[in-house]
Amino acid sequence: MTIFQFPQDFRWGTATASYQIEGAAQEGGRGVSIWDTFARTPGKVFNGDNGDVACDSYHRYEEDIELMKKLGINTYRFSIAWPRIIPDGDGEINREGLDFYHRFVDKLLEAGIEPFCTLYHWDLPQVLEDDGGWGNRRTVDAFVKYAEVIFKEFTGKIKFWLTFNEPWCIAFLSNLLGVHAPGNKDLQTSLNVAHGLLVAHGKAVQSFRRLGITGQIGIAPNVCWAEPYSKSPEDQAACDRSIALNTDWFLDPIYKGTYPQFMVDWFAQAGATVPIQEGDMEIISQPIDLLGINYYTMGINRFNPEAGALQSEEVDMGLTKTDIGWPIESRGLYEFMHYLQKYGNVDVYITENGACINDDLDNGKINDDRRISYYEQHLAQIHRIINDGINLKGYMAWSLMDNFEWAEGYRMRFGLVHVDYRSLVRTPKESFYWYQNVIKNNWLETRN
Ligand SMILES: CCOCCOc1ccc(-c2cn(C[C@@H]3NC[C@@H](O)[C@H]3O)nn2)cc1
Repeated sequence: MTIFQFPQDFRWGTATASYQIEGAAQEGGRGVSIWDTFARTPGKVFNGDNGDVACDSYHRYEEDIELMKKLGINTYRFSIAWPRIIPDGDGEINREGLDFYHRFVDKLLEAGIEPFCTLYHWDLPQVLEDDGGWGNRRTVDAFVKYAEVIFKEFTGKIKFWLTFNEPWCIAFLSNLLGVHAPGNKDLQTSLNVAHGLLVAHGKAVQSFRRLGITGQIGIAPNVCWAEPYSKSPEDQAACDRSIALNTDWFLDPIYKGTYPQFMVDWFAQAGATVPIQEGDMEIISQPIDLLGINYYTMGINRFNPEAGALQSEEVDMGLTKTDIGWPIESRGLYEFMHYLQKYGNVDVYITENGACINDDLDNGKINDDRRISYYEQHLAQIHRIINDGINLKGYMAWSLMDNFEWAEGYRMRFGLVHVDYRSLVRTPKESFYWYQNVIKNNWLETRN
C-alpha cells in the first residue's frame, strides 16, 4: 500500500454536460440543437436513444447537488446549453433559460461547490448549423453574442470558464469521421469548423477581458497520446500526426499564433486548406489562463496509407480495455502532460478522466471494482505529474453520473452514480465511496 498526498489547494470535482444529463429538451423555452436532430436520424445513435429525458437533471439538479455534497467535491464542471439561452442561435434571449442556470449555480454556491462552466459542449443551435455551422462566420459571431450574455449574467458567480470542450471532437469526430453531430464526412469542412471555433474562442476571450469578467478562462482539448508500434520513421510520423490533430492543431494557434506547419502541409497534399482571414491568428492567440485536459486512453500507432486522413492506425496490443473498448493505460497521461510543457508550465485541470464500466445493480449495490482500479492508476499518475512540478491544479472525474454517451446512447456508463433510466433513481456506486474517501483524505491510498 502506498500513500499519495495531494496539495492542500488541489481541486476535486466531477464533470457533466448539458445535453447528456439535462433532458427537458422541449421545456423552458429551449430551442433545437444539432444533437436533437442527429439523435433522431436513424442509425446515428445506438438504440435510437436521445437526450429528451436523459437524467432529467433539469428538474432533479437539487438531488444531483445533494449527491455532490455527499461526495465531498469542491468543484463541479457543467456546461450551459446555448439553445436554452438563445434558442435560434443569434436572436432573442430566453430569460427562462438564464433563470434555470441562475437557480442551479446559486444552489452549487450554497453547497460550497465552485462552478466550472463550459460554454460549448457540442449542443449547437440547429438554426446555425442549417446556415453552415462553425464554418460560417455567422456562427462565430453568434457564439460571441451568447458568450457575452453568459459572462454578464454570471460574472461574480462563475469564476472558472472553458470556451469549448474537445475541439477535436467538434471538428474532426463530427465533421470528418461523421461519428458525432452533425455527421459530416469531409476534410475541408472539418478544417473550416476547427478554424471557426478557434476564432470564436479568441473573440470570446477578448470579450471576457473587455467586459472585465472576474475569473479565469481557457479551453479543454481532449488528448490522443500515441507511441510508435516500431522504430520506423513512418510509424513515429503517424503518431506525431495523431497527437498533433488533437493537441497542436488547436494549441499552436492559441499559444503560438500559427498552425503546426507539418500538419498544414499534410492536409495540403489532400487539397485541404485553412480558411484564415486577415487578423484571425491574432484573435485566436489571445492569452488564456488555464487549460482543461480530457484524458481517457492512449494508443500504439503505426503508419497505414489506408487508415483515414492521417494514415495512422491504432494497433491492439492486448491491453485490458474498458467496456467501450478503450485500452486502460494511465502512462499516456503522464507522457502527455510532459509533452504539454512545450506551451509552458500553464495551469492545467484534468477536466475529464474516467472509465466506461457497465456494471449494473447487484442487490442494490454496484461493485464497479474495475472503475476504482482505473481511477487508482490515473490518480497515481496525477500525483507523479504534480511531483514533477507541473501545474496540475485539479481533477474532475467523468462523470458524476451515468448519462447519454453520444453515439453510444445510454448503454455506455461512465458514472460514479448509477442512473436507472426508467425510474431516474440515482444509486452511488462503490467507486463513489472510494472517490469520497480520496477527497476526504486528500490522499490516494493504493490497494497494493
Ligand atoms: C471512426 C472511428 O471513430 C471511433 C469513435 O471515436 C471516438 C473518439 C472519441 C470519443 C470520445 C468520447 N469521449 C467521452 C466524452 N468526452 C466529452 C464528454 O461528453 C464525454 O461523454 N471522449 N472522446 C468517442 C468516439
